Amino acid sequence: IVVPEVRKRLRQQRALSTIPGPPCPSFWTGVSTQLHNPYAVEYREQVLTEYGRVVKLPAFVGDIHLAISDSLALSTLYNKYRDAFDLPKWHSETSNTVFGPGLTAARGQQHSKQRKHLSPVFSVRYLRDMVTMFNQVAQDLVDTLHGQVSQEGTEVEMSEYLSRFSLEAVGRTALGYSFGPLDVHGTDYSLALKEFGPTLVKLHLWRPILPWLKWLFPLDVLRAAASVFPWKVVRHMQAISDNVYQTSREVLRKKGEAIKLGDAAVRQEIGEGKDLISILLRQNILGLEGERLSEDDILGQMSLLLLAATDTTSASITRVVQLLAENPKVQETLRREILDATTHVGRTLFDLDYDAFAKLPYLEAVVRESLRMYPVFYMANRVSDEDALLPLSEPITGTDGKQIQELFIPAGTTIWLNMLGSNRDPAIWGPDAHEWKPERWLAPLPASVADARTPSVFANMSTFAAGPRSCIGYNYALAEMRIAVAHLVLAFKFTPSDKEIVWKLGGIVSPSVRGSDSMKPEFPVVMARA
Ligand code: HEM
Repeated sequence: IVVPEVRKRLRQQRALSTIPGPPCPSFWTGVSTQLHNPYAVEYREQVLTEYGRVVKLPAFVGDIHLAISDSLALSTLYNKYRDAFDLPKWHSETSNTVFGPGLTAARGQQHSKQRKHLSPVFSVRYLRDMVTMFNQVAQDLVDTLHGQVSQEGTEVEMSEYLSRFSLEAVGRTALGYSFGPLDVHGTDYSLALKEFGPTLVKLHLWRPILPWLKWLFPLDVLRAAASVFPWKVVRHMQAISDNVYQTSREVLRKKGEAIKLGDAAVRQEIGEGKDLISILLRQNILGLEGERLSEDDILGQMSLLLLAATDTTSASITRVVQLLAENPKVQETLRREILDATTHVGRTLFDLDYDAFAKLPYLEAVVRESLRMYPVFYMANRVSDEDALLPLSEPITGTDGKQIQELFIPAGTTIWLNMLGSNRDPAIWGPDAHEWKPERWLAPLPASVADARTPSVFANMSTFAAGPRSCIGYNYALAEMRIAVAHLVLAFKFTPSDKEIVWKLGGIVSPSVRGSDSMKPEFPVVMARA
């Protein structure tokens, strides 16, 4: 069934062959090995920013992928072809097999239904109630680090602490669950979650066969086979999946009981009933029969939220700390702004609410500029099950010199949403688009930023994607980042360590020390008490 379809697609893709892109080193693998390996960050930065708004990326055996940052093409993809373009099936299948039916596993109508249920839970209205919890976890982080840091300066491996911070923050605010103190190794559950990203990377090349396996065998058989599979990585993934599932079930059971017992019991819980899952459960109880999420759906969301919320925010906070360490003047200006809003007026960070954090102009500028220059996802893939015609906001010149006004995308062609290209486009952000300059956010942005009409959920940037699968937790991520950075900068001075930090590609872009072959994040930095 498939072979004629693939043949048809490859034939139709010839119309895309003159689109500019990097040289193709091999007919068999295209640029796939260059683009998908832990050390591909530099290569990705080059290909996603240097070839224009549509980039041809040769893939396996003549297949063509396109990385697109053209705003009209993307808004057509998100709107007119809303139902056609989605995550590749193997992507959703992996999510479903490992963690159950969360948002990234759901497709079509089921995805829309889940988004409808979840979107209100992520509204700013509920986030306001979480600021105290974020403040508490950030203070725990500062207290934990204080014990390790001398007045003169000590090198600290920060990534471990920032991962634990993000996990604890999401544990308390999303699940109403604590993973325990930040200075200890963590529970089996937290360790299982942290192992997920690095383990998934090792399985990456095998993920596309999952839909076939699921078509051939029932899920129970596959899971049983995985637990005795002769490859340790598969057995490890199975164990992670079991661990996360069992713990999520236990947390959910306790929450359900507390809700049944009434308000007093809920207030005894860690999130005092203000965490995302408690809000979701209450909303579900009040919902109409037939529109409620099943227990499995909720369990799937819990695991997915933990995954989607921890590494992304801890890597983004790490990036801010690294940039502050490298830019002492920016760090000093930021510290002065936070002191002026707290210590200098007899207040502490616990006196600031959601809006007060968002309205510290320099803090906001630092956070926005770091997210613009260094999105944790450089690109995200979509595949359409029907042919599509995507018009371009400006024609591009093909390698044969001819102008291309629109793109015919044959069904089955992989499209990469090019977030990095859009965020660093000089025609949008100005000639200094490739520089990290928080000051750009303190003055009105160039008219070209609004004129570009970039599909975006936040600040005209593509970091949180756009369209039906945009990041549902972006306001949550921003609140957590602002609060964490404010606490850290108030308590510590950061300078770079003598170990060079390079960013590696796992599920997301994450920090590492040059020369290290570990896939776990590493971020040594010198810290002194401020
Ligand atoms: C700086 C931090 C974050 C960044 C840069 C980020 C970015 C993104 C991006 C680009 C996507 C789309 C991925 C794709 O289409 O393939 C996404 C999806 C998602 N994000 Fe985030 N994210 C962040 C933090 C969070 C947080 C804190 C949460 C939850 C509390 C969250 C929950 C989700 C979920 C559930 C999805 C899947 C949405 C769907 O499939 O409908 N993210 N995120």
